[in-house]
Amino acid sequence: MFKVNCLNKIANVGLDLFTDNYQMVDNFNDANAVLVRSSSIHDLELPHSLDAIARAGAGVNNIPLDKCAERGIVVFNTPGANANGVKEMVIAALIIAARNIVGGVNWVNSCGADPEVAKLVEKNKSKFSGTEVKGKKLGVIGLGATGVLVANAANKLEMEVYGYDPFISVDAAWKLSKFIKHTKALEEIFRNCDFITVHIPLSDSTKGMFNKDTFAIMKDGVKILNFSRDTLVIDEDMIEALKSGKVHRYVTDFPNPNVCGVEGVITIPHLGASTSESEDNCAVMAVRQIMDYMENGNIKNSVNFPNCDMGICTQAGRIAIFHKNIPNMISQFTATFARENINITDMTNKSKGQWAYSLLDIVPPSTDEIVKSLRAIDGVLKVRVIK
Ligand SMILES: NC(=O)c1ccc[n+]([C@@H]2O[C@H](COP(=O)([O-])OP(=O)(O)OC[C@H]3O[C@@H](n4cnc5c(N)ncnc54)[C@H](O)[C@@H]3O)[C@@H](O)[C@H]2O)c1
Ligand SMILES: O=C(O)[C@H](O)COP(=O)(O)O
Repeated sequence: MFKVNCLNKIANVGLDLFTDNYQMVDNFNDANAVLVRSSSIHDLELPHSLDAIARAGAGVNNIPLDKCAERGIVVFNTPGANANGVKEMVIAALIIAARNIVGGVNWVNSCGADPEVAKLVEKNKSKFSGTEVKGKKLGVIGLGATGVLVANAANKLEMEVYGYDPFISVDAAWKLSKFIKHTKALEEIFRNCDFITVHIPLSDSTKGMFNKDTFAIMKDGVKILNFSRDTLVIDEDMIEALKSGKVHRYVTDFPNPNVCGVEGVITIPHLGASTSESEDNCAVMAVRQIMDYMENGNIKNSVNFPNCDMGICTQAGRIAIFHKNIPNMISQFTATFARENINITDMTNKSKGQWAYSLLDIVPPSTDEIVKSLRAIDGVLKVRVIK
């Protein structure tokens, strides 16, 4: 029986996939597997029982990835599962950055039930006029699951779209419309675009990408959309840029005390992925990945361990070994099984950065003694007996 804890509300269509072999538990400390959206796990003590964390969504900056890797805890996310939800929100954001819809609506609401409201509107509406997006230059930073959809959709709105992603995947490149202009330097986006939208993960290298130096080279009156993470932007610099007119509007999905209520900032309560479709997609993908890992040891869409797929185990035993990606590990594993006259019928070894994962089908199955010997090998992080 595997124990599963949800740190956020996860769509039922996903949770319903769990069979009788799974039990939902309220306590994080009892869990073998955890499902999470944006709740932070950084300050939680990771229980010894924990084998896997699935982020039902894209960003994993709320999860201590290295700490998990060192403990052999696999962290999954659900690439692309909420990208359409975000794309549609970004298109709305483009329009509300171009047209003063938010200002206009707030003003009309402030008029209350004034019997003269219709006349007032006609008299004052010129205060809320805007521009169209057609023909304007849009820079898309990050051409992954979301960025590609945004770029293609903006192209259909007849915007001139520039894309920047030095690490673009082959899959994403195939999906990108041929009309998107390939930009090789981020500076080109900053210098030339009327609208800039950012779709990259938050990391040490991307944090603070929008700062006083980058604002300085942007066009006056640029509109910036942030549906990625708040700390990609230095708030103080953004506020200065808004005051000076360098930035006309900043639409962000990440309200924080620095930017809420600031003139020119439109804050949305992190709604990019909050559609029933995206929530369902993420939940189903996260649960399927957890189940395949818990039952078979297969890893798909992990952000801290390599992908590995040996299908369903039909042999007497299957064992998973998490270890450092260093020489002479496999020979020690096989020697351990050979000493006990155990036959290896299938095996896979994969690595990702400094970490590696070996999955072995064996006949007969492992014993506690063998597991103890494997755990004692220098460089082994964790051993999981799957069967
Ligand atoms: N607002 C929301 O509700 C919401 C929803 C989904 C994702 N997000 C955020 O958006 C981010 C992107 O989501 P996604 O699904 O497109 O992820 P993704 O992994 O599919 O794409 C990210 C892309 O960014 C590129 N990239 C990385 N570093 C870069 C850099 N320095 N410059 C340019 N490109 C760079 C990668 O090569 C990749 O193609 C997530 O990490 C998450 O933080 C927010
Ligand atoms: O990274 C993501 O997938 C988004 O920021 C969505 O987060 P949420 O699942 O908490 O809405």
